[in-house]
Amino acid sequence: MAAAAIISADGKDVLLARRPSNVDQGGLWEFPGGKLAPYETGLEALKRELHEELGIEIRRAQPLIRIHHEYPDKHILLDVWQVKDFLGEPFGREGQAVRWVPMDELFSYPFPAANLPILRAVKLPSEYLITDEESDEALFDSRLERALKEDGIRLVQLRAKQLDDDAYVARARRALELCRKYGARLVLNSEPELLERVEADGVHLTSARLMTLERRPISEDKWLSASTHDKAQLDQAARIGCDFVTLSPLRTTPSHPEVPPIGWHDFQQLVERAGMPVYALGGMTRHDASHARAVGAQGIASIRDFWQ
Ligand SMILES: Nc1nc2c([nH]c(=O)n2[C@H]2C[C@H](O)[C@@H](COP(=O)(O)OP(=O)(O)OP(=O)(O)O)O2)c(=O)[nH]1
Ligand SMILES: [Mg+2]
Repeated sequence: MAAAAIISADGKDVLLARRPSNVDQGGLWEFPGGKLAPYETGLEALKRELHEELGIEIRRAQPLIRIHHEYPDKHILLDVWQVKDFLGEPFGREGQAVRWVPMDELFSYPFPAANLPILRAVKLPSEYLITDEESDEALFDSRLERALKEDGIRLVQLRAKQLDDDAYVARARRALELCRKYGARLVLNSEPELLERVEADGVHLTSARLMTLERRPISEDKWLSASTHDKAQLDQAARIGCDFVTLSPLRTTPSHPEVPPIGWHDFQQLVERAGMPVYALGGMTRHDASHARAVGAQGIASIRDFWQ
């Protein structure tokens, strides 16, 4: 079935509808949409459904995420699109309640069980900046601020393998201040314990660390991200409840010339069953973002493209 995350013009709210009490998953909130008629594509079905249910006309839509979910009685595939450009004022044409909800309040609404990854995807941008090794702190700050200000980066992973914990924490506190100034989120590429010293938005796990964990190491109100390279690591990320992951290397990179690239074909197959937002990493630039979205990714992650 096809569903839409319809975003308000100011980018702050998402449109939810309530399912009538007499249908499957009744009384729960949903992203408007419905089943595909024979021979329809997902986008064609979505255009028809949003017209029937809300009286609006889609002008442009971007793929957001695809989710396979096993309900006790059936398997469903949710094909979710992001819609920012539409004509008309949405209203409940079938008598259903319809409501614009601020992104930060989404998690307080009751949804069908399949929807958790959609809530994550709606809140995440299509570009994920990973900071480069940098020995000069002033230069680090100015490069980060440039990326936030000029590239519009809204999600940052602080990666600094050469720093000890104290130096890392000092850098992280300054990075957090800069991120707050631009409304961006910061995740720490570190041991989860460092979140007790810096009030960042979450933690990013290396794939090695990911594979050692039996459960989610941080609370649900923080973001958990991880590096993955194959199906086993993606499965483990899903098992411990990662909010999103990077999957790499899409292409061969100068930093890891010996690692065979995944390529778009296998990447698409892996993302289709990941069940959470996935960023393509490894030789990516922002010009790859729309292709990454088209094959099911949340977008691209990069060091070099945002860190000049
Ligand atoms: N529309 C929608 N359906 C969802 C969401 N999450 C979720 O698990 N579902 C499930 C509920 C249903 O089992 C299935 C959608 O099929 P449906 O039977 O509700 O389709 P529909 O009534 O909207 O069909 P239609 O008459 O609008 O074509 O997907 C969601 O966010 N939006
Ligand atoms: Mg429907």
